[in-house]
Amino acid sequence: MSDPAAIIPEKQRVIVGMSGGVDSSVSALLLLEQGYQVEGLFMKNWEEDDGTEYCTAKDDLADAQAVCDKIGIKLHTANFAAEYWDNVFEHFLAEYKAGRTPNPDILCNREIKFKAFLDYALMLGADLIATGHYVRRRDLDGRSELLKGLDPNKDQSYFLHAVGGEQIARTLFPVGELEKPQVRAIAEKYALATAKKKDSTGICFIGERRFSDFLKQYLPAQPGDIETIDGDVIGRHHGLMYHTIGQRQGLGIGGLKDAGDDPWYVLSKDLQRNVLIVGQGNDHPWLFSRALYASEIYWVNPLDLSGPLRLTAKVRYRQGDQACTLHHGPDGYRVVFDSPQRAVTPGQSVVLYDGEVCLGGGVIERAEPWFEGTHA
Ligand SMILES: Nc1ncnc2c1ncn2[C@@H]1O[C@H](COP(=O)(O)OP(=O)(O)OP(=O)(O)O)[C@@H](O)[C@H]1O
Repeated sequence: MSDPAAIIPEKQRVIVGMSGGVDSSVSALLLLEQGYQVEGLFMKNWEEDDGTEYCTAKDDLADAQAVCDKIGIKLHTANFAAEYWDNVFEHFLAEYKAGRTPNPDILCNREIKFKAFLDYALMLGADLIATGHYVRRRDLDGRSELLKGLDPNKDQSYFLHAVGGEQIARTLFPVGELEKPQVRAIAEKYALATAKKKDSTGICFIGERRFSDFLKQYLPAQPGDIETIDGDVIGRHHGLMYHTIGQRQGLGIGGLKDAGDDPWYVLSKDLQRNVLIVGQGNDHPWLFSRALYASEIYWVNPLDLSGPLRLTAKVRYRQGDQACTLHHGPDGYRVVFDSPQRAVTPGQSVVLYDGEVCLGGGVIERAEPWFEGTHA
């Protein structure tokens, strides 16, 4: 008599987001090897093809198609340009306009890859979706956790922190268990068209273009003064949106009398007066914060916030884990760091971790200076 448990369950149908890059190509291949019924989906999320080298959508689609043909899976295409514009790009522009420095890739993951794409894939009859992100999923006590990717150089959990556990539960991340060189080796072994393709950089779907020129098309530049912390006007800026706290290049300051040779850095932005405040030295005390306030926090799974939590945080992608305490009170979320943090930037995201588990995160509203004397 056959053991019912040994009957092979009906193959689960997975739709992989095929970007025309090596990570999603290898993801599709691995899922086929694991016995899933696999199909691909290429999304176009940016309408304008300005014929420049920045618009790679046509080439990317051709690469995705070549890989799907090679491994014998069907490729669907979808256009989410309207959703991208309404739910990602407009917010991104509004943040820039307000003088902040947003991260559109986080919103793109939440609104496009794990919403529009996921809904579309389910409508096509998929049981699950998959992406080539370097993160892992762990199912525990009836919920799905988001874990850092095993390759510490590639971990992308920072960008996925605003995706909910319910969406994570419906997603497979085949390359999250691997290191990038292993992924390339698999692509080469199977002679995939994308094996040697460069990793994508630049903003998701908008590509790698000269950012200030790109922004200029959408937002009028508002020139203003550059001041020192003592209020001396020492130059002009072309628009606060082109500058990021902690940034050195492009200030056009130099040769000032009695100023010495130390390079100048952006210390803060006075949005009300449209003034850029600068100071000399990479370690200028104004650049350091002991704590920050965050808004719009998204938790991957609900968290018990009744007391302070000892966690780690990153205030930018590629930053090491910083020990901190999370407090939740009437003023919102406050993250207090054990050691001073450089260039904590409003508009960027703070992402919180408990070991390898990415808990979620939010947008940095403001930073508390380190030098205020409130610390020990
Ligand atoms: N145009 C697209 N269509 C479908 N899925 C996409 C598209 N762009 C990105 N994705 C999905 O999101 C994942 C992460 O995208 P990201 O832009 O970070 O690329 P990446 O890490 O360089 O991966 P890849 O090598 O697959 O391009 C991709 O692996 C893919 O699954």
